[in-house]
Amino acid sequence: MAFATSQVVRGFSSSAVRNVVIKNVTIIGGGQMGAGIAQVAASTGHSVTLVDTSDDILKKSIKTIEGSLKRVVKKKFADKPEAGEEFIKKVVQNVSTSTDVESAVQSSDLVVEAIVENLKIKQDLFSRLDKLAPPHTIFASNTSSLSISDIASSTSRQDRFGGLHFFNPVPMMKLVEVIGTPATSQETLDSLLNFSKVLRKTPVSCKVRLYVSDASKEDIDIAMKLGAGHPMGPLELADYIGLDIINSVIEGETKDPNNPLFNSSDLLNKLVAEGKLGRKTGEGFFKY
Ligand SMILES: CCCCCCCCCCCCC[C@H](O)CC(=O)SCCNC(=O)CCNC(=O)[C@H](O)C(C)(C)COP(=O)(O)OP(=O)(O)OC[C@H]1O[C@@H](n2cnc3c(N)ncnc32)[C@H](O)[C@@H]1OP(=O)(O)O
Ligand SMILES: NC(=O)c1ccc[n+]([C@@H]2O[C@H](COP(=O)([O-])OP(=O)(O)OC[C@H]3O[C@@H](n4cnc5c(N)ncnc54)[C@H](O)[C@@H]3O)[C@@H](O)[C@H]2O)c1
Repeated sequence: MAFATSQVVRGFSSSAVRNVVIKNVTIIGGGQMGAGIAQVAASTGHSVTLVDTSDDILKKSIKTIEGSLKRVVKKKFADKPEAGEEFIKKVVQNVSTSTDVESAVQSSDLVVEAIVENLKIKQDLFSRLDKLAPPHTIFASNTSSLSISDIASSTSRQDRFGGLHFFNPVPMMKLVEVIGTPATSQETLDSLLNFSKVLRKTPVSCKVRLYVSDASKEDIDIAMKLGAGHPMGPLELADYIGLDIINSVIEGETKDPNNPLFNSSDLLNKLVAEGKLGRKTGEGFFKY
């Protein structure tokens, strides 16, 4: 079966920005998230090297991947079990494992880190890899909570550093948050967004701090629908409830006046003043 492979090409996307498309992916940390990321990258034709600290852990990682793939093929190849077995074999063949992180990054186009949620350990790892990985290699962290800028600060490639925040369980969750810092180049962001799409995920791009002005209203709603399983995103829901009602709740009496949740919103006040109350007036955050 020919996978939809992505070749390492240096071409020009429509935005006339060089866009490195990724083929060789090194994933560091073969736990819950790293094994899932390895699975979806290998399932979409990438050559994956999965790194952890011991062979025993890596054997467990491969078993986790095989178990998950069995659940996937039970649906995807329901009436073609042999094709399902073949699919699993090909995907697992795309994953090699290693405990030698230094050799594992020698030919990487992308390194995704999914190790312990500890800033110093992540910084030390990336500082080591920065000296070993090829100049074009993009670094990304799957961190849940740490600042990408802080992690990237231990390297000399902050323009080629971003966040790729997958959601658990990776084979099932469509959302990937692609995070850029002020130093992340557009080429890197484009490459990470494209990589996420090749993985058949729905990427949303976020800045280092998520403000309404920096993340589109569509991306905020996609993130909450796909990342937290909400049936409606928060802005679509606000339109559904009515922005005048929402504003009354925020501006009204509260027992907790210092709670930032009740801070007045200039945008909300503006929309209400313009009579854009959401579904009931045909326009709010979105048009209906
Ligand atoms: C304790 C309070 C703390 C408060 C403070 C919090 C502070 C913030 C902490 C942040 C922590 C990190 C957050 C992280 O950075 C971001 C995240 O990842 S958040 C988590 C996002 N994920 C979710 O919200 C998951 C929600 N759950 C689901 O979507 C579903 O339950 C499920 C996991 C998809 C499972 O599906 P279900 O229908 O529920 O049940 P099943 O298990 O039977 O699965 C059905 C079916 O789906 C397929 N499938 C399920 N899992 C997998 C898998 N891993 N691989 C492949 N296929 C899978 C499969 O076909 C199943 O059918 P079956 O095989 O069982 O026949
Ligand atoms: N668990 C989640 O739901 C979730 C979701 C999104 C993002 N994340 C983030 O992903 C990262 C990993 O989380 P997880 O849940 O997969 O953790 P995990 O504990 O399941 O896996 C971490 C793996 O990293 C390995 N490891 C630790 N230090 C290492 C090193 N120096 N070199 C190589 N391997 C090393 C560990 O042996 C372990 O196998 C964290 O940053 C976490 O915040 C977690």
